Amino acid sequence: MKVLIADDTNTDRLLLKLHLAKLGCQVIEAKNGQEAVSQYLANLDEIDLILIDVQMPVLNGFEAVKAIREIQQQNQQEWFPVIFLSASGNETDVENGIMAGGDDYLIKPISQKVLAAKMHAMKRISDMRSRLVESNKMLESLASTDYLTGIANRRCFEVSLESVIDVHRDESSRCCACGILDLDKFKNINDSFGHDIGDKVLIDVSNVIQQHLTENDLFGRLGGEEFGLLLMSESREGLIERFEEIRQLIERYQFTIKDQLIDITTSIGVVAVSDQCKSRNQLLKRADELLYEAKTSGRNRVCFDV
Ligand SMILES: Nc1nc2c(ncn2[C@@H]2O[C@H](COP(=O)(O)OP(=O)(O)OP(=O)(O)O)[C@@H](O)[C@H]2O)c(=O)[nH]1
Repeated sequence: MKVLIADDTNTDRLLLKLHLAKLGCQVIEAKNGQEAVSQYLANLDEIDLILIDVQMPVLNGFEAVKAIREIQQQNQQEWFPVIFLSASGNETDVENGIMAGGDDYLIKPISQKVLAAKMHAMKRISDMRSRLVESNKMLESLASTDYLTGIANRRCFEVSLESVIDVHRDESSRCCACGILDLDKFKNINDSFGHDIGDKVLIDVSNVIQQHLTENDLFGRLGGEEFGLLLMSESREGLIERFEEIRQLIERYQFTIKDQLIDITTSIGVVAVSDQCKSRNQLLKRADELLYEAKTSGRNRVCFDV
């Protein structure tokens, strides 16, 4: 545990340092509030706890903690506990300390046992908070990822689509088109080989397509055997070429099931982002109509409106 101690009294600081060393802590020292802020800035993301005196020259403890909490918020840094250590402990001091961003307030002289117990309690809160932050990150990722293929799910694809077309509308000179890709006669694969093999094909198809895309493209599973794409190119011809390449990529890819090569093809409906078609819903609706056209006119083809 890395602890920043700020106290203008050398003996208090030394005593505290000895206690903390016995508890196995690594200590950084500051002789006043201003130094505490500087030490915090020099050790961003490394401090686990601050123990700080109230009455100090240059910047007092309350002012220093206020400044530190502001920096912490601005940089969206992990929370860490702050404990005030002061000779004066009237109700107003305690209240001011907590309002300044402190989490506890101990009256000097500090008992080693009480300090160790308080640090233990703060560590427990800090660990609990870290676990919560981790769980939230995991939930966020689960909420945006398709459970089977690991690519973006429908919700994530639609949100990203919206933000990309917003930026594109304002500042991009590049062409951009939204496509819906659907595997042809996929029910036959499930019926002939079973649902697990069907799942494997969906994973393989998404991997093959993903490897072909650039980091500026968007790709997500809209549901079932249907995928969404948003591709960029320098020209409209370039867009047609890129979607056609993806259709051919799947057509030529050798999908092997139980040592047997099977043919997989896709139908794709593609619409360019334009003044006439520029909202997420308009794009998906038009791409879906074009997909239907591709299916009814024989499958294994791309129908464009670019
Ligand atoms: N294995 C697997 N199958 C799925 C999944 N989601 C949907 N399906 C299957 O996908 C098939 C889609 O069938 P249809 O909508 O009739 O379409 P299709 O057979 O691909 O025919 P066309 O789209 O008209 O070419 C159904 O059999 C669904 O059960 C999934 O996550 N895994």
